[in-house]
Amino acid sequence: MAKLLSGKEVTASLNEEIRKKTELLTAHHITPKLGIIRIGEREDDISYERGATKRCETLGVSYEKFLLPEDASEEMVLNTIAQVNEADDIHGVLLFRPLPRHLDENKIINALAVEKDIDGITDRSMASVFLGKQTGFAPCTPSACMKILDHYGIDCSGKKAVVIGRSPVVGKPAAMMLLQKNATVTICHTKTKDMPSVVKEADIVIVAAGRAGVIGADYLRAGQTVIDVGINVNEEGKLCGDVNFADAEPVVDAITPVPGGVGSVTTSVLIEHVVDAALLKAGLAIL
Ligand SMILES: Nc1nc(=O)c2c([nH]1)NC[C@@H]1CN(c3ccc(C(=O)N[C@@H](CCC(=O)O)C(=O)O)cc3)C=[N+]21
Repeated sequence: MAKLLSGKEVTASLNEEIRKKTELLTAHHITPKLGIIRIGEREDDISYERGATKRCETLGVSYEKFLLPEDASEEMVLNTIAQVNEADDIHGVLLFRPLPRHLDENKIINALAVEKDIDGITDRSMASVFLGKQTGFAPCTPSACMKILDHYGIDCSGKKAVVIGRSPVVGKPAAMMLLQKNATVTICHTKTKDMPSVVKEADIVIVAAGRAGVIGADYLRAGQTVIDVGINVNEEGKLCGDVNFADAEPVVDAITPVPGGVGSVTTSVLIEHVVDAALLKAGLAIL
Protein backbone atom coordinates (compact mmCIF):
# COMPACT_ATOMS: atom_id res chain seq x y z
CA MET A 1 0.00 0.00 0.00
CA ALA A 2 1.32 3.41 -0.97
CA LYS A 3 1.85 6.37 1.31
CA LEU A 4 -0.77 8.97 0.47
CA LEU A 5 0.79 12.37 -0.31
CA SER A 6 -2.01 14.61 0.91
CA GLY A 7 -2.30 17.96 -0.82
CA LYS A 8 -4.50 19.10 2.05
CA GLU A 9 -1.60 18.73 4.46
CA VAL A 10 0.72 20.79 2.21
CA THR A 11 -2.02 23.38 1.71
CA ALA A 12 -2.48 23.74 5.47
CA SER A 13 1.19 24.54 5.99
CA LEU A 14 1.28 26.91 2.98
CA ASN A 15 -1.80 28.70 4.26
CA GLU A 16 0.00 29.33 7.57
CA GLU A 17 2.83 31.06 5.70
CA ILE A 18 0.36 33.05 3.60
CA ARG A 19 -1.40 34.24 6.76
CA LYS A 20 1.88 35.53 8.24
CA LYS A 21 2.57 37.46 5.05
CA THR A 22 -0.94 38.97 4.86
CA GLU A 23 -0.59 40.09 8.48
CA LEU A 24 2.56 41.99 7.52
CA LEU A 25 0.71 43.57 4.59
CA THR A 26 -2.25 44.48 6.80
CA ALA A 27 0.14 46.22 9.18
CA HIS A 28 1.09 48.38 6.21
CA HIS A 29 -2.57 48.93 5.22
CA ILE A 30 -2.23 46.83 2.07
CA THR A 31 -4.83 44.28 0.93
CA PRO A 32 -3.42 41.88 -1.66
CA LYS A 33 -5.64 41.60 -4.71
CA LEU A 34 -5.96 39.03 -7.49
CA GLY A 35 -7.27 39.89 -10.95
CA ILE A 36 -8.91 37.01 -12.83
CA ILE A 37 -9.36 37.18 -16.59
CA ARG A 38 -11.62 34.52 -18.06
CA ILE A 39 -12.58 34.36 -21.72
CA GLY A 40 -15.57 32.12 -22.34
CA GLU A 41 -17.14 29.50 -20.07
CA ARG A 42 -14.74 26.53 -20.05
CA GLU A 43 -15.64 24.10 -17.30
CA ASP A 44 -12.08 23.64 -15.95
CA ASP A 45 -11.46 27.41 -15.93
CA ILE A 46 -14.62 27.87 -13.88
CA SER A 47 -13.68 25.16 -11.37
CA TYR A 48 -10.20 26.68 -10.91
CA GLU A 49 -11.83 30.12 -10.55
CA ARG A 50 -14.24 28.78 -7.91
CA GLY A 51 -11.36 27.23 -5.94
CA ALA A 52 -9.24 30.38 -6.21
CA THR A 53 -11.95 32.84 -5.15
CA LYS A 54 -12.95 30.62 -2.21
CA ARG A 55 -9.31 30.45 -1.09
CA CYS A 56 -9.01 34.25 -1.47
CA GLU A 57 -11.95 34.66 0.87
CA THR A 58 -10.50 32.39 3.58
CA LEU A 59 -7.08 34.04 3.39
CA GLY A 60 -8.15 37.70 3.29
CA VAL A 61 -7.11 38.34 -0.30
CA SER A 62 -9.47 40.38 -2.45
CA TYR A 63 -10.20 39.66 -6.10
CA GLU A 64 -11.82 41.11 -9.17
CA LYS A 65 -13.12 39.12 -12.14
CA PHE A 66 -12.82 40.33 -15.72
CA LEU A 67 -15.16 38.16 -17.78
CA LEU A 68 -15.09 38.30 -21.56
CA PRO A 69 -17.26 36.41 -24.06
CA GLU A 70 -15.88 33.37 -25.92
CA ASP A 71 -15.80 35.43 -29.16
CA ALA A 72 -14.01 38.45 -27.62
CA SER A 73 -11.78 40.30 -30.09
CA GLU A 74 -8.03 40.55 -29.64
CA GLU A 75 -8.49 44.26 -29.01
CA MET A 76 -10.97 43.63 -26.18
CA VAL A 77 -8.59 41.18 -24.51
CA LEU A 78 -5.57 43.48 -24.90
CA ASN A 79 -7.62 46.35 -23.43
CA THR A 80 -8.48 44.21 -20.40
CA ILE A 81 -4.83 43.31 -19.92
CA ALA A 82 -3.85 46.99 -20.16
CA GLN A 83 -6.51 47.73 -17.54
CA VAL A 84 -5.17 45.15 -15.03
CA ASN A 85 -1.57 46.22 -15.75
CA GLU A 86 -2.47 49.80 -14.86
CA ALA A 87 -4.71 49.01 -11.86
CA ASP A 88 -2.64 50.08 -8.86
CA ASP A 89 -4.58 47.84 -6.44
CA ILE A 90 -4.21 44.59 -8.44
CA HIS A 91 -1.01 42.72 -7.51
CA GLY A 92 -1.32 39.55 -9.55
CA VAL A 93 -3.29 38.28 -12.53
CA LEU A 94 -4.58 34.84 -13.45
CA LEU A 95 -5.37 34.53 -17.15
CA PHE A 96 -6.92 31.17 -17.96
CA ARG A 97 -5.39 29.07 -20.69
CA PRO A 98 -5.75 27.89 -23.33
CA LEU A 99 -7.30 30.98 -24.91
CA PRO A 100 -10.01 30.57 -27.57
CA ARG A 101 -8.40 29.55 -30.88
CA HIS A 102 -9.11 32.77 -32.78
CA LEU A 103 -6.84 34.76 -30.43
CA ASP A 104 -3.07 35.19 -30.78
CA GLU A 105 -2.07 33.56 -27.49
CA ASN A 106 1.59 34.56 -27.70
CA LYS A 107 0.80 38.24 -28.25
CA ILE A 108 -1.84 38.37 -25.51
CA ILE A 109 0.11 36.51 -22.84
CA ASN A 110 3.20 38.64 -23.30
CA ALA A 111 1.19 41.85 -22.91
CA LEU A 112 0.82 41.02 -19.20
CA ALA A 113 3.15 42.97 -16.87
CA VAL A 114 5.79 40.48 -15.71
CA GLU A 115 5.57 41.60 -12.06
CA LYS A 116 1.84 40.69 -12.10
CA ASP A 117 2.40 37.39 -13.91
CA ILE A 118 1.78 35.14 -10.89
CA ASP A 119 1.15 31.99 -12.99
CA GLY A 120 4.42 32.38 -14.88
CA ILE A 121 2.86 32.38 -18.35
CA THR A 122 4.88 35.18 -20.01
CA ASP A 123 8.06 34.34 -21.91
CA ARG A 124 10.07 36.38 -19.40
CA SER A 125 8.71 34.47 -16.39
CA MET A 126 9.22 31.17 -18.20
CA ALA A 127 12.81 32.13 -19.07
CA SER A 128 13.62 32.59 -15.39
CA VAL A 129 12.45 29.02 -14.69
CA PHE A 130 14.56 27.66 -17.54
CA LEU A 131 17.64 29.66 -16.52
CA GLY A 132 17.23 28.65 -12.87
CA LYS A 133 16.87 32.32 -11.86
CA GLN A 134 14.31 33.82 -9.50
CA THR A 135 13.37 36.88 -11.54
CA GLY A 136 9.70 36.09 -12.04
CA PHE A 137 7.01 33.76 -10.71
CA ALA A 138 7.10 30.10 -11.70
CA PRO A 139 3.89 28.50 -13.00
CA CYS A 140 1.68 27.44 -10.08
CA THR A 141 0.97 23.81 -11.03
CA PRO A 142 4.58 22.56 -11.38
CA SER A 143 5.49 24.65 -8.30
CA ALA A 144 2.75 22.78 -6.41
CA CYS A 145 4.35 19.45 -7.45
CA MET A 146 7.71 20.62 -6.04
CA LYS A 147 6.06 21.82 -2.80
CA ILE A 148 4.58 18.34 -2.33
CA LEU A 149 7.99 16.66 -2.88
CA ASP A 150 9.62 19.15 -0.45
CA HIS A 151 6.91 18.80 2.19
CA TYR A 152 7.24 15.01 2.30
CA GLY A 153 11.04 15.15 2.25
CA ILE A 154 11.37 13.34 -1.07
CA ASP A 155 14.94 13.96 -2.16
CA CYS A 156 15.38 14.33 -5.93
CA SER A 157 19.15 14.62 -6.07
CA GLY A 158 20.63 11.94 -8.32
CA LYS A 159 17.22 10.27 -8.76
CA LYS A 160 15.68 9.35 -12.08
CA ALA A 161 12.63 11.51 -12.72
CA VAL A 162 10.17 11.11 -15.59
CA VAL A 163 7.69 13.81 -16.57
CA ILE A 164 4.77 12.65 -18.72
CA GLY A 165 3.61 15.59 -20.83
CA ARG A 166 5.45 18.52 -22.44
CA SER A 167 2.93 21.36 -22.15
CA PRO A 168 4.23 24.88 -21.42
CA VAL A 169 1.89 25.07 -18.39
CA VAL A 170 3.06 21.89 -16.62
CA GLY A 171 5.41 19.37 -18.30
CA LYS A 172 8.24 21.56 -19.56
CA PRO A 173 8.60 23.77 -16.47
CA ALA A 174 8.21 20.73 -14.16
CA ALA A 175 11.16 19.08 -15.94
CA MET A 176 13.30 22.20 -15.42
CA MET A 177 12.37 22.38 -11.73
CA LEU A 178 13.33 18.72 -11.23
CA LEU A 179 16.64 19.43 -12.98
CA GLN A 180 17.17 22.33 -10.56
CA LYS A 181 16.75 19.74 -7.78
CA ASN A 182 19.55 17.66 -9.37
CA ALA A 183 17.32 14.89 -10.71
CA THR A 184 18.17 13.10 -13.97
CA VAL A 185 15.15 14.06 -16.03
CA THR A 186 13.36 12.42 -18.95
CA ILE A 187 10.31 13.96 -20.64
CA CYS A 188 7.80 11.55 -22.21
CA HIS A 189 5.17 12.61 -24.73
CA THR A 190 2.86 11.20 -27.39
CA LYS A 191 5.78 10.30 -29.70
CA THR A 192 7.77 8.47 -27.00
CA LYS A 193 8.46 4.83 -27.90
CA ASP A 194 7.66 2.17 -25.31
CA MET A 195 6.60 4.68 -22.68
CA PRO A 196 5.76 2.03 -20.03
CA SER A 197 9.36 0.82 -19.83
CA VAL A 198 10.72 4.40 -19.76
CA VAL A 199 8.37 5.33 -16.91
CA LYS A 200 9.19 2.13 -14.99
CA GLU A 201 12.85 3.24 -14.85
CA ALA A 202 11.90 6.37 -12.89
CA ASP A 203 12.11 6.89 -9.13
CA ILE A 204 9.85 9.96 -9.35
CA VAL A 205 7.02 10.27 -11.89
CA ILE A 206 5.11 13.48 -12.58
CA VAL A 207 2.03 12.75 -14.65
CA ALA A 208 0.54 15.56 -16.74
CA ALA A 209 -0.74 13.48 -19.62
CA GLY A 210 -4.05 15.32 -19.87
CA ARG A 211 -6.17 12.17 -20.13
CA ALA A 212 -8.10 10.44 -17.38
CA GLY A 213 -6.65 7.24 -15.94
CA VAL A 214 -4.20 6.53 -18.79
CA ILE A 215 -1.26 5.66 -16.53
CA GLY A 216 -1.87 2.19 -15.10
CA ALA A 217 0.11 -0.54 -13.35
CA ASP A 218 1.99 -1.46 -16.56
CA TYR A 219 3.91 1.85 -16.25
CA LEU A 220 4.68 1.52 -12.56
CA ARG A 221 6.71 -0.50 -10.06
CA ALA A 222 7.50 -0.67 -6.34
CA GLY A 223 9.67 2.13 -4.97
CA GLN A 224 8.24 4.96 -7.05
CA THR A 225 6.78 8.31 -6.01
CA VAL A 226 3.91 9.36 -8.28
CA ILE A 227 2.61 12.93 -8.54
CA ASP A 228 -0.66 13.08 -10.50
CA VAL A 229 -1.38 16.50 -12.01
CA GLY A 230 -4.53 15.49 -13.89
CA ILE A 231 -7.92 16.88 -12.95
CA ASN A 232 -10.57 15.16 -15.06
CA VAL A 233 -14.26 14.52 -14.63
CA ASN A 234 -15.20 10.86 -15.26
CA GLU A 235 -18.47 9.35 -16.55
CA GLU A 236 -19.92 9.38 -13.03
CA GLY A 237 -19.17 13.11 -12.73
CA LYS A 238 -16.40 12.52 -10.19
CA LEU A 239 -12.93 14.13 -10.21
CA CYS A 240 -10.15 11.74 -11.21
CA GLY A 241 -6.49 11.97 -12.15
CA ASP A 242 -4.41 10.88 -15.15
CA VAL A 243 -3.23 7.90 -13.10
CA ASN A 244 -5.51 4.90 -12.60
CA PHE A 245 -5.37 5.22 -8.81
CA ALA A 246 -6.89 1.83 -7.97
CA ASP A 247 -4.26 0.06 -10.10
CA ALA A 248 -1.32 2.25 -9.06
CA GLU A 249 -1.86 2.56 -5.33
CA PRO A 250 -1.08 -1.08 -4.38
CA VAL A 251 2.12 -0.99 -6.46
CA VAL A 252 4.01 2.27 -5.83
CA ASP A 253 5.60 3.70 -2.66
CA ALA A 254 3.82 7.07 -2.56
CA ILE A 255 1.10 8.77 -4.61
CA THR A 256 -1.00 11.94 -4.65
CA PRO A 257 -4.79 11.45 -4.70
CA VAL A 258 -7.25 13.30 -6.97
CA PRO A 259 -9.05 15.23 -5.58
CA GLY A 260 -7.03 16.33 -2.58
CA GLY A 261 -3.62 16.30 -4.27
CA VAL A 262 -1.85 18.68 -6.63
CA GLY A 263 -5.00 20.71 -7.44
CA SER A 264 -5.56 22.03 -3.97
CA VAL A 265 -1.87 22.95 -3.56
CA THR A 266 -1.91 24.76 -6.93
CA THR A 267 -4.62 27.08 -5.65
CA SER A 268 -2.59 27.86 -2.51
CA VAL A 269 0.55 28.57 -4.56
CA LEU A 270 -1.48 30.98 -6.70
CA ILE A 271 -2.63 32.89 -3.61
CA GLU A 272 0.91 32.86 -2.17
CA HIS A 273 2.18 34.41 -5.40
CA VAL A 274 -0.42 37.22 -5.18
CA VAL A 275 0.69 37.94 -1.63
CA ASP A 276 4.37 37.80 -2.64
CA ALA A 277 3.69 40.19 -5.53
CA ALA A 278 2.11 42.62 -3.04
CA LEU A 279 5.10 42.27 -0.67
CA LEU A 280 7.54 42.89 -3.53
CA LYS A 281 5.63 45.94 -4.74
CA ALA A 282 5.64 47.40 -1.21
CA GLY A 283 9.38 46.73 -0.83
CA LEU A 284 8.64 44.32 2.04
CA ALA A 285 10.36 41.39 0.33
CA ILE A 286 12.92 40.67 -2.33
CA LEU A 287 12.84 37.79 -4.79
N1 LIG B 1 -3.13 29.86 -16.75
C1 LIG B 1 -3.71 28.73 -16.33
N2 LIG B 1 -3.16 28.03 -15.32
C2 LIG B 1 -3.77 26.90 -14.82
O1 LIG B 1 -3.25 26.27 -13.89
C3 LIG B 1 -5.03 26.48 -15.40
C4 LIG B 1 -5.57 27.26 -16.44
N3 LIG B 1 -4.89 28.36 -16.90
N4 LIG B 1 -6.75 26.93 -17.02
C5 LIG B 1 -7.57 25.89 -16.47
C6 LIG B 1 -6.75 24.76 -15.86
C7 LIG B 1 -7.56 23.91 -14.94
N5 LIG B 1 -7.02 24.11 -13.61
C8 LIG B 1 -7.64 23.65 -12.45
C9 LIG B 1 -7.07 23.81 -11.20
C10 LIG B 1 -7.73 23.38 -10.04
C11 LIG B 1 -8.99 22.79 -10.11
C12 LIG B 1 -9.70 22.36 -8.88
O2 LIG B 1 -10.72 21.69 -8.96
N6 LIG B 1 -9.22 22.69 -7.70
C13 LIG B 1 -9.84 22.33 -6.42
C14 LIG B 1 -9.17 21.15 -5.77
C15 LIG B 1 -9.16 19.92 -6.58
C16 LIG B 1 -8.41 18.83 -5.86
O3 LIG B 1 -8.53 18.71 -4.63
O4 LIG B 1 -7.67 18.07 -6.54
C17 LIG B 1 -9.69 23.47 -5.41
O5 LIG B 1 -8.84 24.34 -5.63
O6 LIG B 1 -10.41 23.49 -4.43
C18 LIG B 1 -9.56 22.60 -11.37
C19 LIG B 1 -8.89 23.03 -12.52
C20 LIG B 1 -5.96 24.95 -13.69
N7 LIG B 1 -5.72 25.36 -14.97
